[in-house]
Amino acid sequence: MKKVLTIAGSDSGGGAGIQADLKTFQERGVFGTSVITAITAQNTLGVHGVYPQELSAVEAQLDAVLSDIGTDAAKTGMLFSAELIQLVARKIQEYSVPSLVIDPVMIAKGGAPLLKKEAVEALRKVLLPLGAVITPNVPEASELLGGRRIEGVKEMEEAAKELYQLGPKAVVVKGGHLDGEQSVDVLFDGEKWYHFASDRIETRHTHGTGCTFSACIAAEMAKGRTIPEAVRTAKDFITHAIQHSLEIGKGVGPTHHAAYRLVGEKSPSSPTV
Ligand SMILES: Nc1ncnc2c1ncn2[C@@H]1O[C@H](COP(=O)(O)OP(=O)(O)O)[C@@H](O)[C@H]1O
Ligand SMILES: Cc1ncc(COP(=O)(O)OP(=O)(O)O)c(N)n1
Repeated sequence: MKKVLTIAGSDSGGGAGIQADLKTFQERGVFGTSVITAITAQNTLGVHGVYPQELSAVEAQLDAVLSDIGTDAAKTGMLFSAELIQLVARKIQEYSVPSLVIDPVMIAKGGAPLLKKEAVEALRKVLLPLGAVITPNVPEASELLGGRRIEGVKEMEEAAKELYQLGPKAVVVKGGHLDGEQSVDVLFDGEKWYHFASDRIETRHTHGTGCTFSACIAAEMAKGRTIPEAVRTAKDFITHAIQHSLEIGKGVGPTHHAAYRLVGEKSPSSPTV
């Protein structure tokens, strides 16, 4: 069985972070392992506390997983500080971790910061060059490019091309935060752009979309899929999960990680333009 590691924060509410990643790995038929960088006290109403883990605790988890079990792919999520980013980057190189998907998590949908402002530079310079794929949403892509305005697909394409210059093998700029009838994600692999589009789903229950999407890409890459194939599957997977999102709690509910399996691979189409 293929193995996939998530290096991310814990979401006590179960919709995002480590919990979303492990549920996604299970659904995609890979064996999930985890390194917890921070604990959040979080529910559907927001983030109520952030507790970054000691560097030594994160290093010990990385060594435990990678020296024994190994991994066929990995993803990073919430990394919180420059120190944690540097440590994770060092270990990824030390163990030659393959197929690294980097979700440059910065701010939760409710507005809580999940990455210190001063850590953005470390993310840009130290970690992003190690990525097989990076998956910023529009606000994250904008921040990584110094506050660039991104309001449509053309600007997403330009942003993806510029982020590619930072060193990853491919960039997906996700369109969930934009308006429009369709939610379009743009992939640039250094040669061409691919568009993955779905009808925009009218729901406020979208907690954990980005985590689930990037975890699915990592799982598919572990199984040997190409980057465009992996992104296409992730787009279908997250579309089903949002379509069947769960009204759990009093606020923004999570997506339904089992929806793709339960409903099947039919319905939402993701045309590649
Ligand atoms: N309302 C929606 N309808 C359909 N797809 C969506 C919707 N919101 C987000 N997505 C999709 O979910 C994935 C995650 O995107 P996004 O929400 O922008 O990421 P993040 O959670 O990092 O902010 C992307 O594939 C995006 O197109
Ligand atoms: C612990 C943790 N990690 C990441 C996030 C952000 O997840 P995301 O998929 O971007 O979903 P939203 O928070 O934006 O709904 C998180 N909230 N917690």
